Amino acid sequence: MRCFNTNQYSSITLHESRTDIYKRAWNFVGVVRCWRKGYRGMGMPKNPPPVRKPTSRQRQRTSANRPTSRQRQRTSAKRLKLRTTKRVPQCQRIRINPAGVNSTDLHPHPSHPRAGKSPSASRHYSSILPLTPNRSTPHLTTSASRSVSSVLKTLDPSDVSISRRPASEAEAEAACAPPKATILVSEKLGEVGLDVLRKFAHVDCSYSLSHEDLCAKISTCDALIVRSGTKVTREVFEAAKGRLKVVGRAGVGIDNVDLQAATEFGCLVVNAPTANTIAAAEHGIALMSAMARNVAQADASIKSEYWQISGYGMKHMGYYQPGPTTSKWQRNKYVGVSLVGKTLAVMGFGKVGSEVARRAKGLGMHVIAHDPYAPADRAHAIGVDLVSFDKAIGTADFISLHMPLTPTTSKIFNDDTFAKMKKGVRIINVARGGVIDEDALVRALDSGVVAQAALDVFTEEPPPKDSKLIQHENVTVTPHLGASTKEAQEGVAVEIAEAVVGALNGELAATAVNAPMVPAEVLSELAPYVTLAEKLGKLAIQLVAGGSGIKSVKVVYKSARGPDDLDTRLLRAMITKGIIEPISDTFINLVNADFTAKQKGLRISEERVTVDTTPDSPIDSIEVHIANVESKFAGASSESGEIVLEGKVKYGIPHLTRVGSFGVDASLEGNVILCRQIDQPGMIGNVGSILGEKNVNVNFMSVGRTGMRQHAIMAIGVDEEPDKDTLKKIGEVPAVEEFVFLSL
Ligand SMILES: NC(=O)c1ccc[n+]([C@@H]2O[C@H](COP(=O)([O-])OP(=O)(O)OC[C@H]3O[C@@H](n4cnc5c(N)ncnc54)[C@H](O)[C@@H]3O)[C@@H](O)[C@H]2O)c1
Ligand SMILES: O=C(O)[C@H](O)COP(=O)(O)O
Repeated sequence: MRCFNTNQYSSITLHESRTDIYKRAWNFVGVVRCWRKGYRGMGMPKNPPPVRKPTSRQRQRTSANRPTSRQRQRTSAKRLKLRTTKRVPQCQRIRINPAGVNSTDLHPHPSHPRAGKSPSASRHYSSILPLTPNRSTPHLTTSASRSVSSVLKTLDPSDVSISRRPASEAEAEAACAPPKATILVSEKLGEVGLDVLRKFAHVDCSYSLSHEDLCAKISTCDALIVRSGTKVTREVFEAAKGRLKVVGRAGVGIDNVDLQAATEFGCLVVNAPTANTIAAAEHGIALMSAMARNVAQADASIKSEYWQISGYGMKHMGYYQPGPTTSKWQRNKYVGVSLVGKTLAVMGFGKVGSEVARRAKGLGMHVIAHDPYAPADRAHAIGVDLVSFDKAIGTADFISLHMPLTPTTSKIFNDDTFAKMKKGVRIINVARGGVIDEDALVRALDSGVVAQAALDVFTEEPPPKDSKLIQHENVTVTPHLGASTKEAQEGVAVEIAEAVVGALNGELAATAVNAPMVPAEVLSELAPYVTLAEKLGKLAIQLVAGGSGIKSVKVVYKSARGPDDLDTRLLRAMITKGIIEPISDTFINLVNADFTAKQKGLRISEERVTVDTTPDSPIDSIEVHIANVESKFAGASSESGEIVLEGKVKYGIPHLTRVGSFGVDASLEGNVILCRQIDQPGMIGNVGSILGEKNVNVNFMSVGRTGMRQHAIMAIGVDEEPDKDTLKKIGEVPAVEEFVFLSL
């Protein structure tokens, strides 16, 4: 009748995530100069070189050479053909190995429920199970991954259309393979990361999509990877029509992603928070040094003179008018200030802030920091004092910004705060433009309160052409280059690719932004309880008459462990899922469970009871109590009138162990029939034979009673759903007082 599969819940394997930190190459001056060309800033050539207009003949020739739209089409078709031809060997490889992974990856583990199933069975299961894990990415290998896949949104085969029947064995194998996800990459991502993605999914790199194009495309994508340039708004989530499962931010700042909307739509957001830390810190130091020594301004000044000269003097044309080459050799104008001995205030002592602090200490600066959430001992460890906001900005010679853009930090540097700064302060911003009121900064620069600013980030990117801030001669700018080193971009690409692939496989990402991060070992341990929690929720809601009107649910966890040793967020999410999903069309996962419950006016409270059992297993039992509702099965109501169900995990299998006041023991592997009856001989045989006659397989049966020959509840686990007639016959057994069929 039953089989215990103790192997099913084996431990998880995680590859170590790649968080190697790279040193960065610095090409600062060239960038500053290049970007400044677009703005009429200080140091730009006043007399740009004359541009000779083409003659009408030349114009004719040029337009004659221009290909017609027909020609352009033909050329791109040709290019496409060329590309296709070049790819032939790759296509062949893909046919043999359709998932783009080792062929062994196509075969599920023998303990996997999909093992040995037909393609259709495989398709059926894959909506709740993860795709076959890809070996090149970190993954939870067994049940932990499987359980979590039902907590997160994973690939649904209905998202993938199968267009033709397999003709050969290879094609049949291809048809058995898990469906491939589609991942849209909307901004430049490092090749190494793309390689990781391509092994797992169809990757669509569309780097110049308008917002409208993005909205039009997104409903065909399972994941979206962005950097800071793509605005992932509510409109995008709406346009995704439920298909988008993960948004990966290839970087730290997630202020361009509408997290509230993502959460409401059950879409996981992950970021790559570590790989660009050093690059950003180095850029902060680069900007500070360059600003202090007027590197960018001096460079632009000298070059402007040379550009002017080259405009007049074209040596190759035979004439050259040498200009006053030394007039912009302005050694007195660009005298800078020293860093050594100066006070630097690091605003936001997180990953980047602390690396900036460490480097500034090395330059001989006195470093203070302000961060309401940073632990003082971490600051002390690198010789930094944590101080109040006012003290930091009031005493610093240099202020470097490293806090995220949030409603609290938006325009935190404004007229009022600039007024509190030391006159002649210098500001560096490699965090987010929005933390500064840019108009106020221009005023502070004009008045001399702020001597100089070095900015990598802006409220609007790119800033408007007439931006006074960009044009200000005391401002040094770069076009959001903090994370732009080869090394950081490689690291970020791998970090985000692994997180996105992992999430699509149903794993809980360590860098989840809008979902609780549950460590892998906790997850592995909780896996069978996750299943139990969802099943208890599902059973409980079916016992509520009319299936609605629930206002509150109490969950009681009995455990030998202390409250700090038991993370119940996953379990709560799964109970919520079990309760809400059967009565609404809302898809619930770990991301949106709490939000959806709140939105539906459902209060889920939790209680922990310490029991004297072995702390080896995290939980002894889970109880679900639903008060103030009518039960369609009176036997499920406790003396206090609440519907009460209790479950336990036995040998890795979830069991129903209490219904109302009756102790039972039914494995929750199939559906359940509950019968309340007068305790008397022959009941099990009676009901069993009714089910047997209709070929309904019983996988478990247990009876709990209040006392001998009194009332009893029979819990029967059945593999199939009995038809109406069969259920009616059970109800007609004379000693049966009531019964209910509960599907799982
Ligand atoms: N220019 C770039 O290319 C670039 C590159 C990397 C990071 N960044 C940006 O730099 C910022 C910091 O990145 P990180 O990786 O260090 O993040 P982080 O989360 O490690 O650090 C941010 C710190 O700011 C603190 N903070 C929050 N609110 C604050 C407030 N009101 N006042 C002071 N501190 C506050 C937090 O406690 C945290 O310690 C982010 O905005 C990120 O987007 C920019
Ligand atoms: O928040 C970040 O990680 C940085 O601002 C980098 O942004 P980018 O990926 O657009 O360079």
